[in-house]
Amino acid sequence: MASSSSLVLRIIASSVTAANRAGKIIRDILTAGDLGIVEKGKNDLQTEADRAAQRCIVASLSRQYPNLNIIGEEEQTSNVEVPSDWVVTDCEQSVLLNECPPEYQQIPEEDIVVWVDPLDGTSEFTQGLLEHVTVLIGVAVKGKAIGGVIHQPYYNYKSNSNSFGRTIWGLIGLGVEGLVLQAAPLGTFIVTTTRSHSNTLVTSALDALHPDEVLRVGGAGYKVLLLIEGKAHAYVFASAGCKKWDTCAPEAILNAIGGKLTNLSGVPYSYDKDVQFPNSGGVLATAKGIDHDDIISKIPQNIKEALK
Ligand SMILES: Nc1ncnc2c1ncn2[C@@H]1O[C@H](COP(=O)(O)O)[C@@H](O)[C@H]1OP(=O)(O)O
Ligand SMILES: [Mg+2]
Ligand SMILES: [Mg+2]
Ligand SMILES: [Mg+2]
Repeated sequence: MASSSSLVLRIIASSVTAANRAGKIIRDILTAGDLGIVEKGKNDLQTEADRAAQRCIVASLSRQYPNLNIIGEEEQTSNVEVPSDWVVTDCEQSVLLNECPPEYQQIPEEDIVVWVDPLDGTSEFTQGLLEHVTVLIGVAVKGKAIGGVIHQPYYNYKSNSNSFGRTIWGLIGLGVEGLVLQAAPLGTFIVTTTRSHSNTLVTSALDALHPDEVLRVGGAGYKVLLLIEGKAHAYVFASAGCKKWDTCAPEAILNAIGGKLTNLSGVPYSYDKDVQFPNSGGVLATAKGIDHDDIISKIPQNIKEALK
């Protein structure tokens, strides 16, 4: 089989196209002005943009890969018709120009699970903090996050240029495309964490690490981008609030450039189709070159216990 036609690479290529389409749907809904906000739970909102973006992504991927396991954040009623112009079935050709790493060349469809967060950073989206919003599509093989797409529909939107938004994709063994990798500054320790889901446990984990600076921003996707672009050294979230669709794509992309994401005890998450959705052990993600285990050792035991 030619490497360019490996299923994993084609799914990533299709996910880039679908994420871009979803980003356009998100922008159009915000421009139209009716967000249709629903409260799913405490401090947990859903908008028409979340719902529409998910329908676009799931319909687009399942049209191309009818037997693929796709798990999305939002509940979806299958009998509602998806507008035909939301269904995109072409692959991003620049992805297919790459050689698929040998270990992923022969993966059958049933071993793959795709985790979809159609809009990460919903709280920030409703408050106009648009740079924090991402569309996340993660690809897991046998429970491991191996590839993914982070699309940022409002990247650079404050600049006067007409071309804003960007799409980052990556695959372990191949690397990451769509941004410039940068190391965070030496001699200081910058941590990024939640701005909308904080509590005493979240704060005490941060306190224990004595960071020089804390960047409180929205979304798991956006925080991992801060790590990759050298704005922060670690992402620390001592809460069970993140779910598998929040971390699958960011973890894979971070991993592809030598970073790491685990729970706060250092245990990796499984992305099998049968797993529990919550990342109940919290999230620690570290940039390339940062001593992940050293940070784990500084998280107090009572916080680790509370998150088990
Ligand atoms: N308590 C929570 N309830 C629901 N979603 C949460 C919670 N905590 C985190 N999340 C999800 O994880 C993302 C990262 O968390 P935070 O922004 O607080 O750092 C959030 O944007 C949200 O994803 P989403 O916006 O897709 O619902
Ligand atoms: Mg949500
Ligand atoms: Mg999310
Ligand atoms: Mg979401």
